[in-house]
Amino acid sequence: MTAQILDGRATAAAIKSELAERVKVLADKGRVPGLATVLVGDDPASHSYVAGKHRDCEQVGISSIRKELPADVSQEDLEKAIDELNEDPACTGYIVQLPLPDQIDTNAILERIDPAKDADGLHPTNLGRLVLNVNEPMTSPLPCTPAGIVELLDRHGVELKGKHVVVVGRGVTVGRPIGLLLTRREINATVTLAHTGTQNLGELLAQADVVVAAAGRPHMIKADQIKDGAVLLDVGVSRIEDPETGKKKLTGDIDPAAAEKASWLSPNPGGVGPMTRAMLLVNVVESCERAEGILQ
Ligand SMILES: Nc1nc2c(c(=O)[nH]1)N[C@@H](CN(C=O)c1ccc(C(=O)N[C@@H](CCC(=O)O)C(=O)O)cc1)CN2
Repeated sequence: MTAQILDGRATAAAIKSELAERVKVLADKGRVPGLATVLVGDDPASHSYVAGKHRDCEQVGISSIRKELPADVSQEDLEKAIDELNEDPACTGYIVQLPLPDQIDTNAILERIDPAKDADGLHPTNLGRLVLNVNEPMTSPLPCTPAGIVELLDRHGVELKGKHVVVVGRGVTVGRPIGLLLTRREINATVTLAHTGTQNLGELLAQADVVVAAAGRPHMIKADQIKDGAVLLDVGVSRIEDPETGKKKLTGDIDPAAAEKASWLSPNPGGVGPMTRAMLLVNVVESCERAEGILQ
């Protein structure tokens, strides 16, 4: 068996063209969605992700605002930037690019974002709504990577109902929130959250119908650890040296040889990353649609 590809680039492109139509409807009503990004420091990966977010906005007709702050910014100055965006009517949603430098209290920053403008779905109020609303339709933004994973599987016809999903990694953007999403009644998966302290990862992986690998450890999940026909979502990103060219390249947490045993695989790059960006745009558009009464 060779895995079929969960094509994040093509799926994200389809979502963006659907969103461009929805943005036109909003524009006809005089409402232009505006995404702001707050970027702290010089990390090249963070700069590249944020640049991608602004390109995406341009493609679908969302206006965008950039705030860049130095790596040694104080908590107070970063909070001032947050307060300005909370007050700015041109900014209908925004994100603070993570990770933030060590001197910053990240949780305090996430809590300071106006929950109505929280385009990442990471404000405690919005995460709390995900905890509380097991049955009801969600009317608040969802964390982008978990939402992107669900959308990617759904658009490829991969069913999650009744499946055992093993998530590896407990970070705030993926591992912790994804269980809340996958165990909603409309999805109805069973989720095990594994992490660096998990003693029996091998046993868990051997039982998994679906593996979400979000640990950021290159090729940690091997073919001999997974079930025949498992669905593999490769989320973690690392930069490793390509043995053929000697140059650095992006790779994921799943050993490429596992593709021979899996039924579906999201490549990395080209899988969950582009979906994360697409779902950010969905959050921005939906929050404007709610403000216009187009969406519940
Ligand atoms: N505030 C946030 N910070 C971070 C998030 C997040 O969702 N919100 N997630 C990650 C980074 N991230 C978005 O911010 C992100 C990572 C990767 C990609 C992506 O499209 N990757 C491409 C490859 C990109 C390349 O070639 O360099 C792929 O997978 O194909 C998008 C977004 C941490 N921080």
